[in-house]
Amino acid sequence: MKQPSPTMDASRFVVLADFVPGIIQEIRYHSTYNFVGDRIDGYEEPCALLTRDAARALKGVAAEMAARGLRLKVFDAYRPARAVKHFVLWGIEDLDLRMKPFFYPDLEKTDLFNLGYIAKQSAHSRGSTVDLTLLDMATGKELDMGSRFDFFGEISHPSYHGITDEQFDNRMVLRNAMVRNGFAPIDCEWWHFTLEDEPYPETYFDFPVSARYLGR
Ligand SMILES: C[C@@H](N)C(=O)N[C@H](C)C(=O)O
Ligand SMILES: [Zn+2]
Repeated sequence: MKQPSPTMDASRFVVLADFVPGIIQEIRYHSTYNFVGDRIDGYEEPCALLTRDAARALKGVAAEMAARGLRLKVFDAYRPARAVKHFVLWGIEDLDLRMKPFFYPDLEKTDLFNLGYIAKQSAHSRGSTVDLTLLDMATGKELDMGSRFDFFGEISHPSYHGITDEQFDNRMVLRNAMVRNGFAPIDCEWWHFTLEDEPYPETYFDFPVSARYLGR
C-alpha cells in the first residue's frame, strides 16, 4: 500500500474530543469569526486534532481544571500548513481590513507577523500546539482573561499588568496548569501553548482538519 507523504501522515494524531471528554470547542478558523473573516483553508470540520502526546498532556490539564469547576475551551489545535499560507496571503492583501476593528485595531497587518502574533511557519502545524481558554462550569461562561482570543496587541501579552487582578489571575490559572502538564507558553498570547516534548519538532503537516481524515 502507498504510504502518505510525511506531511500528510496523521497516524499519530487523535480527535481531541475523543481523548478529553467534555472538552468544549469553538474552532474559529472553521468559522468566519476570526481575524481574516473567512473560513480558513484546510479546516474541513469544526474539530480539534492533536498528536496523541499533546492530547494526553491536555487531558491532565482538563482533570486539574475539572477539580476546580472549570473546563477547557479550545479555539485551535493542529493547523495545516495550507491554513498558515492562507494567513500569509491575507497578510499581503492591503485592502482587506474587514476584521481589523475586532482583532487588531491598533496594528498594521504587517505588524501582526513582525511582532510574532501570527507565524509564517506555525508551531500549530507540528500538531502539539493549542489555543485555549477556561470556562466556568457553574455559569457556562468563559473566564475573563482581559482580552479576547486572537486580539492582537499588548493587552494579550500574558505578562501585561494593565488588566484587573482577577483577569491576571485567570490567565495564571490557565498558564500554570498548562506548564505543570508539560506545555510552554509564548510571550505575546495568553491562549497559546506548545508541548515542550513534542513528538514532531521538525515536521510541518498539511493534512486537513477533519475527523474523517483520521478514520473517524
Ligand atoms: C494566530 C494565533 N492564534 C496564533 O496561533 N499565533 C501563533 C504565533 C502562530 O501563528 O503560531
Ligand atoms: Zn496559537
